[in-house]
Amino acid sequence: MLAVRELTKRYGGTTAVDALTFDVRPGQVTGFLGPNGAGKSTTIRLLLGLDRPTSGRALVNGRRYTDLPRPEREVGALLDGGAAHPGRSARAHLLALARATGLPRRRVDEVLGTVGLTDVAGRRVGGFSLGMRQRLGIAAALLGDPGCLVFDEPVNGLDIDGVRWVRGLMRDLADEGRTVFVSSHLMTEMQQVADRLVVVGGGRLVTEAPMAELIEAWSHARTVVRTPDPGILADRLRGRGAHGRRVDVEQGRDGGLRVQGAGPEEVGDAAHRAGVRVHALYREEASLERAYLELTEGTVRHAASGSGAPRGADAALARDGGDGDARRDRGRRAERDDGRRADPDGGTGGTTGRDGHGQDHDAVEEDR
Ligand SMILES: Nc1ncnc2c1ncn2[C@@H]1O[C@H](COP(=O)(O)OP(=O)(O)OP(=O)(O)O)[C@@H](O)[C@H]1O
Repeated sequence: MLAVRELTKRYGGTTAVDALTFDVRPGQVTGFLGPNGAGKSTTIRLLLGLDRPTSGRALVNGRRYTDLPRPEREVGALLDGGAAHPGRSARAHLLALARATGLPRRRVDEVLGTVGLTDVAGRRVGGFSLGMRQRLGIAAALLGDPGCLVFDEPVNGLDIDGVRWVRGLMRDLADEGRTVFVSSHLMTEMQQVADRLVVVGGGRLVTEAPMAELIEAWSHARTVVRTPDPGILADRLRGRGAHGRRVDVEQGRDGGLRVQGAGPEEVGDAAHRAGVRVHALYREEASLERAYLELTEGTVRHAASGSGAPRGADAALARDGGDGDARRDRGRRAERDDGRRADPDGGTGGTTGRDGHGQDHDAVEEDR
């Protein structure tokens, strides 16, 4: 079990993680979803004791990582599949890790078998493909047979076979009763594998719910109508659904109206009665992907060079009048979203050079 409580991490003027609270439970794959810069890697680093929180707690089985007597037996992590020394063989790499953490040698052959690297275990890691390195990273994470597993963007750069294999493995690990926490910025990927989602944006929690619930809540069709008189039509449509249904209308940034609760026929008839011209009218199927993009809109951290972060959120707030907690949060996040680290890769500074257990405790320092 992993737990994050009011977790906050600031790097100078940037709040990477902002009062985040959520649980990751055993027996499930929990997806950790958010756009680039949302704070996923920072949260994971805090969980693994690779960085210190500014405030709040990140707990593994109820304790801080640094307080765990045998952390490698409780949590394993894949943070950087390419972290093994290129001159070493896969087996030598895992043997070194096993020795360093006092794990039995037999675990090395077991995990090599689990990840399908037995036949190439004697080959130098330098000659490994990305997929093989990723498997090796996962083998390292599994070495201590931990109950919790954390995978940071595990399918990045993998071909379809590799992606399927990672998905299957995560499922198996969860079915064995382990806690599986996997980060991604791709909703489509999460939809394939996660039982539950924790969505973050701008360092804050956007939503946390079982996948089935999110699909149910977000997967409904809406009607799009383009007209030169959107205000008149919106007024006619709002709150006047057939059969007592509630109709919600919001205006997109492109000027078109998005109508929830009324189909194209109903909208077309309403336009006709109002004497409003219609330039386009169609049904748009909602998807979880689009819902995710809307929820996290405006939370993406932009380059510091004056690109100005909050355009998307401002537009979204303007069009929906600021109703809804997630959208209010989105606006607040956007207001705060005024800085980022100087590192041009915008990525996970200080996460390299570690093994699969995230043992390099002093690898990261803040405010550089
Ligand atoms: N060591 C650091 N020093 C300064 N700022 C940092 C550091 N690490 C992360 N940040 C900043 O904190 C914010 C969150 O970054 P983080 O890497 O946690 O996001 P992420 O969700 O993992 O995104 P990505 O998918 O791009 O890695 C970003 O604005 C990032 O630039």
